[in-house]
Parts: sequence; structure tokens; C-alpha cells
Amino acid sequence: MIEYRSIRVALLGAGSVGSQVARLLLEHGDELAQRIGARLELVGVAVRDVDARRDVELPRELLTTDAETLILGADVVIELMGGIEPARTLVLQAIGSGADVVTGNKALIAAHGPELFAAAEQVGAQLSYEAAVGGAIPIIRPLRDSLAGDRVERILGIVNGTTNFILDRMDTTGASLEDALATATELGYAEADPTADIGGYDAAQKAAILASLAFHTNVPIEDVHREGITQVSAEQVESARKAGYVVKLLAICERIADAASGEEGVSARVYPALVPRSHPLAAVHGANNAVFVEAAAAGPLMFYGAGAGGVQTASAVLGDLVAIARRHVIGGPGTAESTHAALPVLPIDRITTRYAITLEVADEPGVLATIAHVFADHGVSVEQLEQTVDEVSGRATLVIGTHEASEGALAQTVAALAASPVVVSVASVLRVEGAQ
Ligand SMILES: NC(=O)C1=CN([C@@H]2O[C@H](COP(=O)(O)OP(=O)(O)OC[C@H]3O[C@@H](n4cnc5c(N)ncnc54)[C@H](O)[C@@H]3O)[C@@H](O)[C@H]2O)C=CC1
Ligand SMILES: N[C@@H](CC=O)C(=O)O
Ligand code: NA
Repeated sequence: MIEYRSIRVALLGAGSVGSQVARLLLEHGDELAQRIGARLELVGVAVRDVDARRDVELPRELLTTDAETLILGADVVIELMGGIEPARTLVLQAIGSGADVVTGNKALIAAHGPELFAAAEQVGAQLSYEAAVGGAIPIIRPLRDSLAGDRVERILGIVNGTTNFILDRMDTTGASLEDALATATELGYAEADPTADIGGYDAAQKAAILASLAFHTNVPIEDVHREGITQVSAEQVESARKAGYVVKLLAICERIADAASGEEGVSARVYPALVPRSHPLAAVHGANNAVFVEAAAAGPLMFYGAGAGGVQTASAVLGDLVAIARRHVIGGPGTAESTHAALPVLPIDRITTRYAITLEVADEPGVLATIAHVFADHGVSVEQLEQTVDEVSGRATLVIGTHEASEGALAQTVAALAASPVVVSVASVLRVEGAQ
């Protein structure tokens, strides 16, 4: 029997993810020790209430309500409490006391990443957060390590399981958003307050993290353009389906070169978009996540799997922990975040993409010409137009697909269409992403 040295691990939070991390650590201690060359010793678990009922029974002697004392003397601290405070203060205290930190807290990394990474770099500590984006899916380490020699051009991600479940259900069963959300809540995917999911806040935090990593630039959460799925209707999903598209909530991170100056910037944004059914992201069903990365040398890559779930997410936490423990065995400082490129983060009106606009119009002569003029007047080029006429109401529905246009030009076009006497209503405006 080999006598391994111990690496002292403190766990903060024993909820869905934390309790599974504790279980895996306790159950697989021997095997992990052989992989690492040192034993991971779980020295304590900080909880709110030691007597609370948990899905996973943990040895009572490990439980404490005193997180601050638990941190002292730990080699690695795992933060799985969620939220900003006290998580931020405890992570800073852990780093200050010489510990490495693993967290799954995307809200914390998106809002306070630079402060936490700077604190870690100052003392040579490692701050790892694979669980923060895409749950179990390896995406942080591939971006940070595997693609470190490449140049990431674009990321299209389905990074929120709840909204993907809702949109998928609307697409496959014709359910309304409200009914699909109720099912997501019943199945335990949605948060108790699902605003973070359906409002796109959770996806925006993940977009900020992905863009920062991919473009070696600090992308603050405030600079991520965010639109949720609350306005997506069953009609939009249905007409997308008929036209060969699916509606997905996308987190998009993109390098953009200014057309005039050639200067480079980055965009990070979250919105529901039409994705062609032939695109790999269209095949991401249920609560799954996928991150589609386009890199200059590697080409397109897709990372797919369980974006949430206690035990699934615990896998990512354990991966970070093992990597840190192996470094402890070898020695040396942690890897600092790379933000050397410091590219400007561009506002939404600097991006260009394609759009699908649905208009209700009067079925009269000259209407098409008037509409075509509105597009031409604002420099937006129409790629395709389909008309269906309701003989009873005498109204026509026009679905207009554009070539790439700027957000600014498109917004002006839509305003002019809404004001036009031949337009009864602008029924839908959706961006189109991932089309060739
Ligand atoms: N559940 C999931 O599928 C995923 C979760 N995450 C992230 O992982 C982290 C943990 O998530 P979950 O386990 O789902 O949350 P959870 O709500 O199930 O667990 C958090 C636990 O921390 C405890 N806690 C909160 N404040 C505390 C304090 N001051 N002292 C001691 N205990 C405290 C709570 O009582 C709760 O038991 C969050 O940051 C979340 O965003 C990331 C990816 C997926
Ligand atoms: N609420 C999130 C959980 C994981 O981050 C989701 O639905 O994806
Ligand atoms: Na991950």
C-alpha cells in the first residue's frame, strides 16, 4: 500500500452539485489518489444547516456552518454555494490564505473574474471554473489550453439547458412558452425563479466567460447584449419549422473587424435566433448544451453534452480538482488568465447578421414595391421573399429574409415598415445565425 501525501480539500456548499462532489470524493478516494499521486482529503463541508436533509448523506463530522474557519489550512477550496456574496469574499480569503480554488459559479466569475484572477495571480494560485459553462462539457479547458495556439473567430453556444428544453418542446410539440416552462419546472430543469434562464441572464454570464477566454480579453458582463426568450411565440417557432429553421437561444462571441479601419473588436451577445435545421446546433435537443467553436486553424469544433445536473456538473469540478492536485505534486504556480489582447468590446449596433422579418400587409397592388423601397432606402438587401394570402381577411403575410445587414440599418428599416400605411403589423423580427 503506497502512503500518499494528503491534499486538504474544503467544500463550500452541499447542494445539487456540492453534495455530488463530496460523494465522488469519498467514494473514489483510492482511485483518485493513484491518478494524482496524492490523496484528496475532504477536511470539511460548509453548509447553512448541519441538520438539513440532503439527497446525499454526508458524514456529520465533516459538516460545519463556519466556512471562514474551514478555509484556513485548506490546500484547495471548492466553492459551490452560488451567488455573489459571501462566495466572493470566501474565494478571496481562500486565495489569500494560500489555497487554490475551484468554482462552478458563473455569476461570480462573470461579475468579478478580473478581481479574483488578479488575486490568484499575485500569489501564484489557480482559480479553475470548468463547471461554470456547459456543466459537464469540457469547454473552458479546451479554450484555455487546447486552442491556446489557435485563433478563435467565433463561438455559437447553446449554454442554457432550461431555455433549450422550452424551445425544443415548442418546436416538437407546438406547446406555448408558458406550458413548456411549466413542464421544465416540473422536471426540475428551471430555477425556482426562472428569470435567470428565460431572461437570458444565465446565458449572458456564460457568454462573458467564453468571450473573455476565447479572445484573451476581459469582456465585462455589462457589455454582453442580452435578449431572453420571453417574446418567442408558438407562431414564430411554427413558421421557423416550416421554413427549415429552429429557434434557439444562442450565446454568440465573435471577432469583428471594422470595415473602414480594419481595427479588431469583439462582440458578445445572447438572443433567440433562427438556426438552419442542417446546422449541428439544431440537433441539440432537450436540456442539453452545445458550444460550436470556429477556430482559424482547427476549423469548426462542437462540444456537446449535459449542461446542468448535480452529478454531471460534479464531473467538471472533479476534473479541475484533479488537475490542481497534480500540480501540487509537481509544484509551481497556477496558470494565469490571459487577457493580453485587450480588444474593445463592441456594442450590438456594430454587428451585422441576417434577419427574417414577418409582415402582415394588405393584399393590394403596389404593396410589394412599397415594401421593397423601404428596404432599399435603408441599404438592407432582400435575399428572399415569400407571400401567403388569406382570402377571407384579404391580408397577406410576407416573410422576408435579408442578406447581412447592420443592426442599426435593420432597426431603422423595421421602424419605417411599422410606420408604412401598407403594413398592418410587423409580426416578427428574428436574427438568422449559422446559415451558409
Ligand atoms: N446545478 C447545476 O446544474 C449547475 C450549477 N452550477 C453552479 O454551481 C453552483 C452550485 O449550484 P447548485 O449546487 O445547483 O446550487 P444549490 O442551490 O443546489 O446549492 C447551493 C448550496 O449552497 C448552500 N449555501 C449557500 N450559501 C451558503 C453559505 N453562506 N454557507 C454555507 N452554505 C451555503 C445552500 O444552502 C445550498 O445547499 C452555482 O454557482 C451554480 O450556478 C453550474 C453548472 C450547473
Ligand atoms: N439553469 C441553468 C443551469 C446550469 O448552468 C440551465 O438551465 O442551464
Ligand atoms: Na464545462
